[in-house]
Amino acid sequence: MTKLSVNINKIATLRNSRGGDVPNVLQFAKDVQRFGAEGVTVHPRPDERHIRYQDARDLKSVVHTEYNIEGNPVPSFMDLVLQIKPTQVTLVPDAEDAITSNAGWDTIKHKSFLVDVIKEFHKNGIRTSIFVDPVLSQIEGAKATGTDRIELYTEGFALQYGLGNTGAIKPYVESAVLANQFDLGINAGHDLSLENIQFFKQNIPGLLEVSIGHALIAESLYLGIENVIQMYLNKLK
Ligand SMILES: CC(=O)[C@@H](O)[C@H](O)COP(=O)(O)O
Ligand SMILES: NCC(=O)COP(=O)(O)O
Repeated sequence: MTKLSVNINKIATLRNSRGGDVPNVLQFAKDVQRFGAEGVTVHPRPDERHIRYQDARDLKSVVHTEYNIEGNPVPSFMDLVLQIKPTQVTLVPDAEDAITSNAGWDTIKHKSFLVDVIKEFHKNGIRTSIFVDPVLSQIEGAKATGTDRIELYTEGFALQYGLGNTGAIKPYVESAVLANQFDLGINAGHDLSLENIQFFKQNIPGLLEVSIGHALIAESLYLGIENVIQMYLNKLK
């Protein structure tokens, strides 16, 4: 069973573009859960360009499924997560100026930092996951940090799969097999979509959770637009 956690960053991006409260991020989180999502993910960035730190705090009371907060464990992020105590924190090594996440951790180089940060989250009862590329040495390094789970960074797979290269799944399968041997839980995310999710799920043994945002929100627009146009036309009759 693989859980679907919906990343709602894009809803905050849309809201922030007008400065008001439409769409309402908390209502959206309530609704995705009502429609069956098994988790809600947010990735607050230091510039708060989409999800704001206050959104992350407010969401605590409405997320009754798995609450996953992703980000680089800089001091302000650590404080936020330790205050909220979500189900899971996913550590992502993103630079402040990155448009979106673009690499996994070097779990060997940053081992002692990750060990300390993970200990702190564990002391507070928060499950940890670390964002990694599908590279065997990095999976082994992840095991040595004490993390509960890894999140496989799937942009490379998604890009190649879209070009018809199904062989791009191979490093992900090998990484998952090793993670299973190490008893590391496996999550995955980034650019997963209706186009590629089934193939990914069918090939990755022990996939526990996927977090999906960008494509899922874009697909919701496309799949909902016909209905909304008809509703407007009816009102304009
Ligand atoms: C770690 C990951 O792949 C996602 O959290 C992704 O980075 C979403 O963040 P943005 O919405 O800022 O692109
Ligand atoms: N961890 C990945 C995530 O939350 C969503 O990534 P994306 O679907 O917006 O690329």
